Amino acid sequence: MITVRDLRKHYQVHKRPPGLKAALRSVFHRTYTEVKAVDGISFEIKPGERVGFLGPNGAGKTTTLKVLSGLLHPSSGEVGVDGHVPRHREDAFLKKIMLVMGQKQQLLWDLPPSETFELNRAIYDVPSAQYKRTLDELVTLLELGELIGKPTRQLSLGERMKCELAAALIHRPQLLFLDEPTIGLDVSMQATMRAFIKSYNERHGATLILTSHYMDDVAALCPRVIVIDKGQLSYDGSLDALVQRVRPEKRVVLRLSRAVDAADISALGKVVAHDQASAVLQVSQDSVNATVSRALSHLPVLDLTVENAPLEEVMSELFAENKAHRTAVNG
Ligand SMILES: Nc1ncnc2c1ncn2[C@@H]1O[C@H](COP(=O)(O)OP(=O)(O)OP(=O)(O)O)[C@@H](O)[C@H]1O
Repeated sequence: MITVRDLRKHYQVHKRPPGLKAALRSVFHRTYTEVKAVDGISFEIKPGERVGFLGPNGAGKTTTLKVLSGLLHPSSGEVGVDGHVPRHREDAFLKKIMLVMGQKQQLLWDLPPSETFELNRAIYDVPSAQYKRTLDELVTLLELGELIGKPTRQLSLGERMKCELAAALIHRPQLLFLDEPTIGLDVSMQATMRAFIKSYNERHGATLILTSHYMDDVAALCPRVIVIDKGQLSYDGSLDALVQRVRPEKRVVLRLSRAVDAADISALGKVVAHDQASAVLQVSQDSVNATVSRALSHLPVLDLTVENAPLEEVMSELFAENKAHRTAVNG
């Protein structure tokens, strides 16, 4: 479905020196620096896959999604999307894809979302019967109800994002690029959006690439992740395997019926957190069973769970590893 080979997108950026004099001089003698937003990445994505596209701020995620949707021309490399070259922006290609950016809106501000839906129906030439079916489905699943008749400017952020997503799906794209679709939403609205995105993928076999700084989105939606950092690929594989590689240790989470001495907790493993009513221990995979049985026999345990390290920690450890590696290589 998607093939990316040695993709590069470099920008020439005007370097503005500090100070008024130097700034005036730079009007006549411009100096440029090169920003390597994407610097030689390759990957393939099969139809129907859900892939998380992760990386720290400025890693090159949005740039890559814009190249895949044909909004930006690559500096070099090859990009193929379902047999199309995105930058040609052929009608057949545009009907297959959709880029949803959490920070940008396509809904017309003063009109109700229903008008944008109608506009998209006309732009994408969606047959009336299919439009009606799709709209009914979206209204039901996203619980849009009366929202689609209110002017967009009167909607809350969460209500607007639901309508943005609906507007993006009117033409049933087979390929969805979602750039931080849950940004700024409360936890329950995030969960609604995630559930809907997953069901859209399952019902229509749509391929999905998602960028998000909310790891709950990634854990819920993306069995596979591609991590980029400073424009370069640092991991491509299953999310589980990434967690195993970066943080193989497990967490034993204990809920306690009464306060326990710190020494009694630390006797069982590395203490990550401890208060009156709970404790979290970090232990190697081999010692999980022993830690669990000792905790149950020595401590007043109400409840016990064994978990992986939080994904946020796994990712920041990976980014820190990458940074240390770059420093070692570049000095
Ligand atoms: N039009 C542009 N001109 C110059 N530099 C740019 C331009 N667009 C992006 N960049 C730079 O390219 C790099 C990658 O930006 P990009 O928006 O792709 O990152 P990102 O991974 O999506 O980041 P974030 O998580 O913060 O959204 C950044 O250093 C950014 O400043």
